[in-house]
Amino acid sequence: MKKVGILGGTFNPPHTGHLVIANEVLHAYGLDEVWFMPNQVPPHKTVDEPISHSDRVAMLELAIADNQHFRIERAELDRSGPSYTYETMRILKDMYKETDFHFIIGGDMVEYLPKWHKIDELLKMVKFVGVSRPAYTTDSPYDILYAETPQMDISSSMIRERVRDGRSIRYLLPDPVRVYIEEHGLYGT
Ligand SMILES: Nc1ncnc2c1ncn2[C@@H]1O[C@H](COP(=O)(O)OP(=O)(O)OP(=O)(O)O)[C@@H](O)[C@H]1O
Ligand SMILES: O=C(O)c1ccc[n+]([C@@H]2O[C@H](COP(=O)([O-])O)[C@@H](O)[C@H]2O)c1
Repeated sequence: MKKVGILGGTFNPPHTGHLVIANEVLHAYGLDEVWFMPNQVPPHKTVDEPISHSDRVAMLELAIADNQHFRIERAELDRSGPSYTYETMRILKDMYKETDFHFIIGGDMVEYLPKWHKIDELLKMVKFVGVSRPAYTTDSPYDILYAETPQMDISSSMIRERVRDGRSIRYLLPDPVRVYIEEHGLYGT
């Protein structure tokens, strides 16, 4: 059976934190691949600056281009409305019957998990793998897996704020993504 990790996210923009946790979980759990799954509409937060799906996907493509174990999963982009993970995983499990899915979440999402749509049903469908994130715990009332990863205080919102303020974002994200942000004038460059 193929073992696949899914890292769902808004990826506005993708950054080093995303790549490191995906790679750590890939190796810790002997996964064959990690699928980066950009959401259509995040279920729990509003996107403060408008950004097109095509820009988010283009940046994600650049971010994962050098890793043969990483790919993009478009299931949520092709579906309108809030991207509830329960709905998405029902579709993916139906499409990929011989696949064991591990859904990767940072500490902020571990804390938020009890509020996820149909969480009890979702827990029966996928294994969650929690990774630590500065300022969040990985304690969960649920029986989830964990992976030790280096802690990185990097977030997409921090990168957007730095761009707005004219500060450097170098090394916080892959360089081709930084160049894309600058060339396309994203986040107020
Ligand atoms: N630095 C990090 N350490 C651990 N997990 C992270 C880190 N950054 C993101 N994640 C996890 O990656 C997934 C997708 O995150 P997302 O794309 O929303 O990025 P974000 O940095 O949290 O964005 P924003 O700052 O805009 O809220 C979530 O499960 C999140 O917890
Ligand atoms: O299904 C839910 O209720 C739910 C609530 C919050 C977050 N999620 C998913 O968790 C992943 C990380 O979310 P975000 O908003 O931090 O990018 C992404 O795939 C979201 O769709 C899912």
